[in-house]
Amino acid sequence: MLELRGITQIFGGVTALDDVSFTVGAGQITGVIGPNGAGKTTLFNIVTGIYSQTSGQVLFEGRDVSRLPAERLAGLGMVRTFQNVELFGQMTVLENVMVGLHSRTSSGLFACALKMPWVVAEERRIREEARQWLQFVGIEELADVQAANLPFGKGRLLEIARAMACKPRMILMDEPAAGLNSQETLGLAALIRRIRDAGVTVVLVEHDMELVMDICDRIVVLNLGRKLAEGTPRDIQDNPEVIAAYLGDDD
Ligand SMILES: Nc1ncnc2c1ncn2[C@@H]1O[C@H](COP(=O)(O)OP(=O)(O)OP(=O)(O)O)[C@@H](O)[C@H]1O
Repeated sequence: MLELRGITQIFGGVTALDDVSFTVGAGQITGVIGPNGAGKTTLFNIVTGIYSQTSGQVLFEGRDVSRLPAERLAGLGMVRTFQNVELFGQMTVLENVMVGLHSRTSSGLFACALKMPWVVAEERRIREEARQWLQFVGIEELADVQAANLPFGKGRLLEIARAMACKPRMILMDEPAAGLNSQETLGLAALIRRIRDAGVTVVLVEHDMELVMDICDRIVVLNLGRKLAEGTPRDIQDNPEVIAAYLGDDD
């Protein structure tokens, strides 16, 4: 589904990533982990079109997407969420999801301005679909709340609902558990499994080791810009090189 071939990223004199290659299988939850400074964020930003790598290729469903910007990737079925939740604060929770759906609708500007019957019907359909995504992530009762007033954990769920409304084939999550309490993290774990079970491939960069070991089908470990190991959670937990890398981390 996603293939990274020899990704190298050099910032000035710093080699943030050095010849990193791995593949992400369709329908799986893949976790990318590693000690501080391992290169996780850099890798994420390359895959999601924010950085352009120094060398190497990113293939999504067999197509080279190495230099495509984020909006083009969304059109191809790859979406992301951010560590610092990014919402439209002045809009309601429901409207935040509707924005994602509007970008996929067909009505022209004049038809919208004149409120033609098919536009009204489409608006109703979008509203209904947005509600279903709120239900999917478990915050439908907050539909009419202004997004700026949401507690942080609920905002993260809204961001996921909005990303899912784009009907992606792959969703990449940047530290989805950051800032969540243990109860919210448990809910997140269940939600990520539901996303996978709905047929969407999930890739996450995450510091919460318990969550990663619990939900991931496969894990890729980075250390000092290189791929140190990959395998099932069991393989990774038992890998002496991984243990040594984490013990050496003063996090
Ligand atoms: N824009 C940049 N300019 C220069 N150096 C950078 C830049 N971004 C990252 N680096 C360096 O690249 C290396 C990898 O950083 P990166 O943020 O990708 O690691 P990380 O695994 O996400 O770390 P953390 O877990 O602390 O978020 C670090 O040495 C970092 O200082």
